[in-house]
Amino acid sequence: MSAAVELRQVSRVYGSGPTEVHALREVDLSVRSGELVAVMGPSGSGKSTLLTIAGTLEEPTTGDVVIAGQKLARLSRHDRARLRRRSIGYVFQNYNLLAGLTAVENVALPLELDGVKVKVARAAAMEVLAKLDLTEQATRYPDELSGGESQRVAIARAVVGERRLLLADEPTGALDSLSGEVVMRMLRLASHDGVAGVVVTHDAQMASWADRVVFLRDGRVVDQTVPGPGLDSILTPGATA
Ligand SMILES: Nc1ncnc2c1ncn2[C@@H]1O[C@H](COP(=O)(O)OP(=O)(O)OP(=O)(O)O)[C@@H](O)[C@H]1O
Repeated sequence: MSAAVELRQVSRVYGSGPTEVHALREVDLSVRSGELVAVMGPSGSGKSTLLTIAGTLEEPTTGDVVIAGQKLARLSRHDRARLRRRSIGYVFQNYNLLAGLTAVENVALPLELDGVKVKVARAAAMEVLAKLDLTEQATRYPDELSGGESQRVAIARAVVGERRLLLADEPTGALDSLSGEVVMRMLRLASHDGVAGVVVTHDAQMASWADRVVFLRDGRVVDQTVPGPGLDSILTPGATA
């Protein structure tokens, strides 16, 4: 079976001349369906860049991104947009919930944009919100939600529908450890349904939910490990920002 997402020798350079930054250098990374991978590394090591490139939101300077066996560079803009809308769920640091829509409307939006009937989309959204213990908050607007609730609504929006790949940038950063655990459990559950997940985190406790932890430094993958009791010892001082 092909990987859900594969980066082949991916490099990303920002700027040019004296301001040139090599955010990623020849990164190879393959994530299978049902696998949850945590990405760790110091600030500026390229974690967010890796996530946006894996999510097709940005293009590599060199190298290839392959999603479900398809080389991204070979797809038309239209096919790429459809793939992004249908198959990839994103959870960003700032949640990106639309202020004018209620929680359930935010969660249903990706399905509605994809042509799913409003009633069906809302029912699917309610189901995911219930899983995240957010039934009562469904009709609230983002400014009526706590930080943790907003985060979970963002997770719900990312997992609703037939997503094959979930990408989360520090999803637990703003949360207390208990809500962080709820979020990681949700990502874990999605992976049991065959969804591939990539999570950027600074937190070894959260990374311990993953099948594999990938360490970045200066844009390179410098280590990969299976999380376990030894994870803390790998996180040398300065390895987390
Ligand atoms: N749009 C951009 N233009 C110029 N440089 C950028 C851009 N995006 C990222 N960079 C640079 O690329 C490098 C990697 O950034 P990236 O955000 O991927 O790191 P990170 O590991 O996610 O950091 P953090 O943990 O602080 O969020 C950094 O040096 C950053 O300044």
